[in-house]
Amino acid sequence: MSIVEVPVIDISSQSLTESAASSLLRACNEFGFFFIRNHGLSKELYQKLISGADQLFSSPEETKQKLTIGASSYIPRFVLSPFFESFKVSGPNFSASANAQGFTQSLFGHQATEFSNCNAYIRINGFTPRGMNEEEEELEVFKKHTDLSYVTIVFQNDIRGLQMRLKGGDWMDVRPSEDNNLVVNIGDFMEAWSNGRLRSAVHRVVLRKNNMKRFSMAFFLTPKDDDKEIYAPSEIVGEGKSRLYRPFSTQQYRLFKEKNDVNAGYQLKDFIRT
Ligand SMILES: O=C(O)CCC(=O)C(=O)O
Ligand SMILES: [Fe+2]
Repeated sequence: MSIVEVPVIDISSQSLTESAASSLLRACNEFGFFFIRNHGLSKELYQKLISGADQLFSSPEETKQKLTIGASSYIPRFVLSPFFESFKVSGPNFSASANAQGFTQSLFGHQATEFSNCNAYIRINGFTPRGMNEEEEELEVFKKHTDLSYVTIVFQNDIRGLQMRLKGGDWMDVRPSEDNNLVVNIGDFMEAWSNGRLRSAVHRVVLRKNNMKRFSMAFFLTPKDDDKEIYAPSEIVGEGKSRLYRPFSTQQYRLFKEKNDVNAGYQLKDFIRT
């Protein structure tokens, strides 16, 4: 078996070379993760995002509770984990930049109009090892999960901690080779749409002893409407192959995830058993 590496894709050009597209497809199938470079975020903007996140999470609890950026909601520390807090920001108009048509076109040569008209939200994550037990070597601060998205683009500061679960079950660090690379991972809706050809990998965040503050911002590209039906097109399934997942609406799946507690790491394969 050939070894598949998590590729770094240069997205400055309009279209991918054939070999870049095929290594991307293999990586999305094997891992469900890849990196992008030349994405247009300047070093200055990177710094601004990091200091902005620092300022945001250092604000008094009361201020954070009251903050409404766009339509935002705040999850304070101790709800999901003592070391984790987050803001979910929806809008003002993320749908303008929510487009995955070029991505599926490059991978499958298939025009899927549904990807030209998506929605999106951002989650700003703050991780603090405050009060972390000194004995502990490694602490899972964001429990294993898959993302409720088509794809997710993740911006992180330079504190590592993201891990993905490999097909064999082992955890592997997702470590960009250059600090400014962004991480991209496949979400559950894309796994279903691609009939499992793209993998929505289970991932988590671990903090290691003496770690400094960690921030990340995840941009979740989602279907436009709640009643949008997710269904793998026959061109993608391929002749003689069967569909892995029955059609379902984004809302049905969201409710299933919420009901079963995102923290339990429930995935598509659990959903189709219901
Ligand atoms: O913090 C990270 O690197 C990843 C966060 C994540 O997985 C998420 O927000 O869904
Ligand atoms: Fe995630």
